[in-house]
Amino acid sequence: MAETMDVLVTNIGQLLTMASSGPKAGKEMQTLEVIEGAVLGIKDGKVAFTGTADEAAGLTASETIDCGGKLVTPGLVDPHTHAVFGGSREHEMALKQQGVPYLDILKQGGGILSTVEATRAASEEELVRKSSFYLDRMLSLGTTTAEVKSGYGLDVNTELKQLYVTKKLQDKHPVDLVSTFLGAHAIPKSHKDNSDVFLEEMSGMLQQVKDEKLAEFVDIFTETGVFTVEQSEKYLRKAKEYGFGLKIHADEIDPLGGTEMAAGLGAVSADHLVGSTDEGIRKMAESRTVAVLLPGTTFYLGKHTYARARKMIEEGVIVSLATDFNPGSSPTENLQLIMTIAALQLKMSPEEIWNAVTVNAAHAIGRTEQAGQLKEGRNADIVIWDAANYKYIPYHYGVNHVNTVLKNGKVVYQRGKISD
Ligand SMILES: O=C(O)CC1=NCN=C1
Ligand SMILES: [Zn+2]
Repeated sequence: MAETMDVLVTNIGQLLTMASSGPKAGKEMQTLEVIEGAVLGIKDGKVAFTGTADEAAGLTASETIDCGGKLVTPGLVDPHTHAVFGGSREHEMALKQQGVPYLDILKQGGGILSTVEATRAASEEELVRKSSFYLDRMLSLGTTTAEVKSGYGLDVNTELKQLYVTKKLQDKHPVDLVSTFLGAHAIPKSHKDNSDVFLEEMSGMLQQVKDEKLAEFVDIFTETGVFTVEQSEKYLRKAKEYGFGLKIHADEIDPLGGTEMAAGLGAVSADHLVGSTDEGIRKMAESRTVAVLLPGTTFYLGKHTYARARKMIEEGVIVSLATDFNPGSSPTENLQLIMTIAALQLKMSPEEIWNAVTVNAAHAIGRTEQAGQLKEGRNADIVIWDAANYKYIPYHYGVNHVNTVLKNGKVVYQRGKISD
């Protein structure tokens, strides 16, 4: 008996369902499900069928999208962005070219602190407009779910302003957003010699952030000249008591041991991890803390030492990838570019990369059951690529391979047609 769908996506050269019972750890990351010559059925915005053309024989639909043999995958998931911010930092490019270290720029009152000034000065409406533009671009690049951090306020009112901006964007933008409170992103000039007092102020916000459901995660920048491992542990323990998921910017520049501490606290993710030790990696595998790697930041800061992804995968860690989109250390919304850098610099295989930007990325932001896989009953968040196979995306870099993006089964982006 013919079953009627709303949409049938047909003539799919390769369908990557990324179907999995949960996040992929270690060598499991080498596996992914590929259906050649596939059909995908959509009903009421959800995935209702995936299979071969033969298996789809009895299906009918009011709308058909013929993919012409292209690759189809789940929408990409970006588990680490700072996409709400005022101003920009192109003026820092010259300093970077002169080899001025990131932490020196911060110490001189630039870096994050210059974005803080611009964010404090921007209205909520300006920030909504600006971030909506960045989310449009993420969508056009294939990202359908993204995490967004605060952290450019560094005072109660502006941190709340950023969180309210994210809440508004959650309501109005097609990209599904997951909010993280990163009030502990840097030490504001007003508390230059009093970081403990500042952290107390940010801890004092946790009740309101919880009550108003302004964030699901709490994050902290554990770094030389920012917050120590001890300060970070105390702050994250407090956040855990409030029921927040824990994240940490750990061992990005100096290997302070934030990785071990985060794993010890059962953090959902530890991010950056360029300086993670063998012990820290072992502990992350044990605690199933997701390693969110940000190779675009290493590239952009002109560093030559990347996070040890191969060691992490060997040790059985759940590894994911993210853009770290922010105005200073990684100004890009392009997760496809991060896939290329992961292949070349982290030596990750195409299969590991695809798990890292879908299933594992979803797990890093508490969306294991909602995003990163095309399984019956899940939101039909789909990308049709101008490519015949999944290996082509990390291989051919610096361009946008997206042809069409569907969000909840509706076309929300289509590559611009060049007129004759
Ligand atoms: O520089 C920025 O604005 C973002 C950042 N936070 C920690 N590392 C980079
Ligand atoms: Zn970051």
